[in-house]
Amino acid sequence: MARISRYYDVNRDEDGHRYIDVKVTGFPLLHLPLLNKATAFTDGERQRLGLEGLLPPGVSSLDEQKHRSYLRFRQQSSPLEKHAYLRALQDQNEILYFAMLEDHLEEMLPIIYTPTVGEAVQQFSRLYRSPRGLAVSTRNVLRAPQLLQNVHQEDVRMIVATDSSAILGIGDQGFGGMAISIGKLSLYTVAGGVGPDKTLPVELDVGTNRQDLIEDPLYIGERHARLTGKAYDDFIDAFVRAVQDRYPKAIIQWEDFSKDAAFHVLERYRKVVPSFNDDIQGTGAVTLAGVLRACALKGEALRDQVVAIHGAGAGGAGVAAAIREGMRREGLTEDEIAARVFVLDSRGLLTSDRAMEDYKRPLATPAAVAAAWSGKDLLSVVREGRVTVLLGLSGQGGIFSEPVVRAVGANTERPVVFPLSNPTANTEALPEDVLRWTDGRAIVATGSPFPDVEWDGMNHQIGQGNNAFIFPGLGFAAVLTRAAEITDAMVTAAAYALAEYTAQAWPGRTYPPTRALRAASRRVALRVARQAIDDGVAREEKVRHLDDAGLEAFIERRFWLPKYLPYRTAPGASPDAT
Ligand SMILES: O=C([O-])CC(=O)C(=O)O
Ligand SMILES: [Mg+2]
Repeated sequence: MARISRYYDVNRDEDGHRYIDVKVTGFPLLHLPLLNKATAFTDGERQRLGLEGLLPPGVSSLDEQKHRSYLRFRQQSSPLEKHAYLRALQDQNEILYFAMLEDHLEEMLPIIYTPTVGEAVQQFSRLYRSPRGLAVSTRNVLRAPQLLQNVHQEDVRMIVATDSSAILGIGDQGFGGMAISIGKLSLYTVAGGVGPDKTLPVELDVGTNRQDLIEDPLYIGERHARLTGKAYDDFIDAFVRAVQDRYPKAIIQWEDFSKDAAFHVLERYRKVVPSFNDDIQGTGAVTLAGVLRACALKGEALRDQVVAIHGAGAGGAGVAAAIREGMRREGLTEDEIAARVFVLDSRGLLTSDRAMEDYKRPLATPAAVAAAWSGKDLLSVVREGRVTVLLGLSGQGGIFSEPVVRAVGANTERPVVFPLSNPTANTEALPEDVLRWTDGRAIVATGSPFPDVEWDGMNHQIGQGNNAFIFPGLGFAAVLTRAAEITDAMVTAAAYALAEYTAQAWPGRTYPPTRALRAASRRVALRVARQAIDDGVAREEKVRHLDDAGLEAFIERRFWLPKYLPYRTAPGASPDAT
C-alpha cells in the first residue's frame, strides 16, 4: 500500500487493479483537486461516497469533460484569461486538467508556462483565488517543520522552489514567483511523468526589494526588503532541513534565483539534498543540445565554433560552463577553450584583468587573448573574436542589433543566433529580423515560443531552446533512481540525450517541437538514469542492474498518466470527515 495523502491511499484489488481508498466523503471530497472527479463520479460512487444530490444527474466520461472544458478554454479572450481558466481547473480537478493538457500540449504550453506565466507572475496578487503549494515566509520559517506537516501529501518527490529574485528575465517578483513553481511542476507531470500527488511548488518569501510591491495594498507577499547574508542562509537551511525530515525522498529544483544566490544555494545544498538549479544547469544543458544540433546542421563540430554569450547571470554562466564541457569532450584544451568562449556582462567582455563578482571569474577570457582588440563591447567581441555562435541570456530585449547580427553573419556561412531570454519581450532579437539581416542564412532558436518565419520562399522553424526540454526528464530520472546527488555528468547526459533524440526524430531542427516534449523527456530520463547508475548515486536497488531496455520499461511503467481510478471508502472514513 502506498501512503499518498492524508485523505486517500492508492491500493490494488485482488486482480491487481488500482483503486483509491478515500478517507473523505461528501462535500469536502468535491473540493480536493486530487480527488474530485466532478460529473464523472459514477452513480454507485455517488451513493457510497455521500455525493448524491450534490452533482447534476448526468454522468460524464473524462472525454466528455475534456470536451466541455476545452470549449470553455477556447472562449477565454486573452492568454492571461486562458491561464486563469486553466489554473482554476487545476485547483478543481487535477486529472481533468492534466488530461486536457496532454491532448493540447502545444496550444496550452505557452499559456501555463512561458511566456504567459510571466504575466501571471506579475499579476499574481490580483489573480489569486485558491491555495496551492507551500508558502514559506519570514513570519513562519521558524516553524518550517510544522508547515511541512500541514501539507496533506505524504510522499512528495519533486519540489520546485524559488525565492523570486530573478524570475525569467523580469527580475524580483516577490510572492508572484509562486506561479513559476506551479507552472514548472505542471510540466513535470505532463512531460516528466511525475504524478501531481508527488509534486510541491514552493515560494520562499524572503521579502522583496520592489518598493512598488511593498506599497501595493493588494500585494499578498511579505512587505519588507529581502533577507541577505546569514539571515538568508538560515532561512533556506530551515526549509531544507524540514523538507529532509518530512520528505526524505524529495528532489529540489532551485528556480529563478538571482545570480549570486543561484550559485551560492546550489553549491551549499547540492550534496546535502539532491538538487539542481534549473537556470544554471537546465538552461546550460538545453543550450548545449541546440548548439550541437546547429553545428550538425552546419556540417561542423562544436570545437570549430567561436561562441559569445551575452549575459553573465545564472543562465549565461550555466551556458558558458555547458559549452566549455562540450568543447572539452571534443578534445579541446582549457587554453583553446578560453580563446573560443566569450562571456559578456552589462559592462562588456569578462577579461581576467577586470573587476567582477567571484562566480564570474572562471568565465573570464585571459586578458592576453583580447589585449589587441579595439573594444570589449558586443560588436567588437563578435568582430575581433570572429564569433560564429551568438547566445543571448541577458534579459535585454532587442540587444542583438542589426550590426551585431550582421557581424556574426560576416564570420561564417551559417551563423548560429539564439536569443534565449524570456519571456517574449526580453528576447534579444526577433527571429524574422535575424533571418532578414543574414539573408536567411542564420540558424535561430529562442527561449520563448515563436512562429515559423517565411524567408525568400523558405520556411524556417524556430526551435524553442527552453529548459523545459531538460528539467522534466532530469528530475524524473533523479526521482526514479532515488539519486543521492545530481551530478554534473547527469546534467551533461541530459544535453546529449536531447541532441540525440532531436537528430533521430526531428532531423533538420535544432529542437523538437513542443508537442514532442514528452517523448524528448523520456529519452532524457533514460540517459540521465543510466548516468546516475554509472556515477554510483542511484539509491534505488531496482534500477541498478537493468539494461537500457529494462530501464526504458521501468520509466514507462512509472510514468504517471491522468486517469480516473475507482473509489472505495477506507475503513473508518465517515461522511464529511476531513
Ligand atoms: O521558465 C522558462 O521559460 C525558462 C527559465 O527557466 C527562465 O527563463 O528562467
Ligand atoms: Mg527559470
